Amino acid sequence: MTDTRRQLTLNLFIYPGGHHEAAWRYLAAEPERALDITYYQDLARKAEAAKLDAVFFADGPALPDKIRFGPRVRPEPITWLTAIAVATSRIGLIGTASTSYYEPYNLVRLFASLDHISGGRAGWNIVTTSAENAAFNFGQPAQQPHAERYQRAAEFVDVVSKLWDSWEDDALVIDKAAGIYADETRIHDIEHIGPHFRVKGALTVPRSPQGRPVYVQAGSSPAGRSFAARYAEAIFTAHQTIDSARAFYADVKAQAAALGRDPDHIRILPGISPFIASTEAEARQLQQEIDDLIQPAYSISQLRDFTGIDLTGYDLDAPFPQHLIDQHTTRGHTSRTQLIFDLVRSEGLTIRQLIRRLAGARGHYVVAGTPEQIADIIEAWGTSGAADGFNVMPPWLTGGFDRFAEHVVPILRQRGLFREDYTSTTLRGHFGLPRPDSQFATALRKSA
Ligand SMILES: Cc1cc2nc3c(=O)[nH]c(=O)nc-3n(C[C@H](O)[C@H](O)[C@H](O)COP(=O)(O)O)c2cc1C
Repeated sequence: MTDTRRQLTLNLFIYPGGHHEAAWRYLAAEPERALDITYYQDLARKAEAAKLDAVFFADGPALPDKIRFGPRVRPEPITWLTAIAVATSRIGLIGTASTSYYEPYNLVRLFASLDHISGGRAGWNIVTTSAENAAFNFGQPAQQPHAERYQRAAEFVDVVSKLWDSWEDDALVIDKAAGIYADETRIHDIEHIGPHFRVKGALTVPRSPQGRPVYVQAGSSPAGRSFAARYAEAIFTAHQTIDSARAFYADVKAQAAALGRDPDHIRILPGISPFIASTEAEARQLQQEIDDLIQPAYSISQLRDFTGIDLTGYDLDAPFPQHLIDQHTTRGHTSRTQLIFDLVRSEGLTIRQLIRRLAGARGHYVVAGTPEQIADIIEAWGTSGAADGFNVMPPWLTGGFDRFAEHVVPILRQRGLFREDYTSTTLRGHFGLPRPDSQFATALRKSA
C-alpha cells in the first residue's frame, strides 16, 4: 500500500466520564462533573494546546434506559459547544444533531449562530439516529425505517445548504451615510418545496466566516456510504480492523469521485480508543482494571440497543446464540449492528467476551500500548488508505486524554504527521477544505 503521508486530522471525541462504559467508576474519574461546563472547557483547552482539529460531541435525543449504570447524561451539544467556543479560539467545535428529530430551519439557525460566535469553527455531525426510543419524544409512534431516515436526511441537507447560502458573502453593506444596512438583492428566499419539508425564506443571519459549518457524517451502511459520498466533508466511522477501514475508505472515496467530488475533500475518521502507559503490560493492566468494573446489566442493555437482541438471563459464558442473529429482523439494521454480528460470527465469542469487546468504545477500535505503539497504529492507518485521521476516544477522562496529548501527539509531530501549530482560524481551514461559494451567487454569476 503506498504511503499517502499528509497531515492527519485528530479530533477529541468527548463522552461524559470517558468512552469505556465503566470508566466513571475508575478511581481517577469525576462522574460528578458530567454537567460541569468548566470540565469540558478545560478539556477543549487541552485539546487546543495540543493543536487538535476539533472537539466532537455525540448526541441522542432520548435518555438511555441504562442510566442506572453509567453517566449517560446527554447535555444538548450545540449549547455546550457555544460555551466551549467562548473559552477557546482555534479548536473546531463539532456537534451531533439528528435529521430525524429537527426541522431544517431551527437547526440551521443554531449552527449558524455557533459558527458566528466561534469565528467559523463549527461542524455538524449529521446523523439519522438509530436509537429506537427517540421517536417517542417527538410524537412518532415508531421509529422511521432506516432507508426512509436517509431519504429525509438527504432532503434535509439540501435545504440547510440553501439556507446557509441564502445570504451572499457581500450582502451586508452597513453604509451609515446612505442608510443602507444590507443589499436585499443578495439575500435569497429559498422557496423549497419537497416530500419532507417546505421552507420559504432566507436565513436570519448572514453567511458565516467559513461559508457554512463543516458537514461531518456518521453512518456506514450502504445507504450511509452513498449519503456520505454525496454530502460529507468528514466521516466518523467504526472499524475493528485496518482492512475493514481500508475497504470503507476506498469505497466512499470512489463513490465521491464518481459524483464529481474531490475525494481529498472528505476526511475519513475512524474512532480509536487507546489505553496508554509506559509499557504495553501496564497499558493492558490498566485496560483490565477498567474492564473489571463492567456491569453486565448495562452491557446487555447497550447490546440490545445496538442489535435489537435481548440477552437478559442468558449464561454470559455461553457462546453468543448465533441463531438469534439469523432470526433478527433486517429492518434495515445499522452498520453498528452489522459490525457486532460480523464480530460474533468471525470470532465465535461468548456473550461475556463480546460485551467486554464493546465496553471500551461501543464497537470502535480499542488498543492498549505505549505511546510509540499507538503512534505506529495511527501512522499505519493514516498512511495506507485506511484513514485521514481519527476521532480520539479516550477510555477515561481526563487522564486518558492527557496521556494522548502529552505522549502520542509529539511523536506524530516528530514523524511529520501532525501540525506544529494552527495555520487557520476556521474548522474548514484545519481540515484543509475549500470555503464553498453561495450556490445563489454562483447561479447568478453563471446567468449573468
Ligand atoms: C460512528 C458513528 C457514530 C454515531 N453517532 C451517533 C450519535 O451521536 N447520535 C445518533 O443519534 N446517532 C449516531 N449514529 C447512528 C447514525 O445516526 C445512523 O443513523 C445509524 O447508524 C444508521 O446509519 P448506518 O446504518 O448507515 O450506520 C452514529 C453512527 C456511527 C456509524
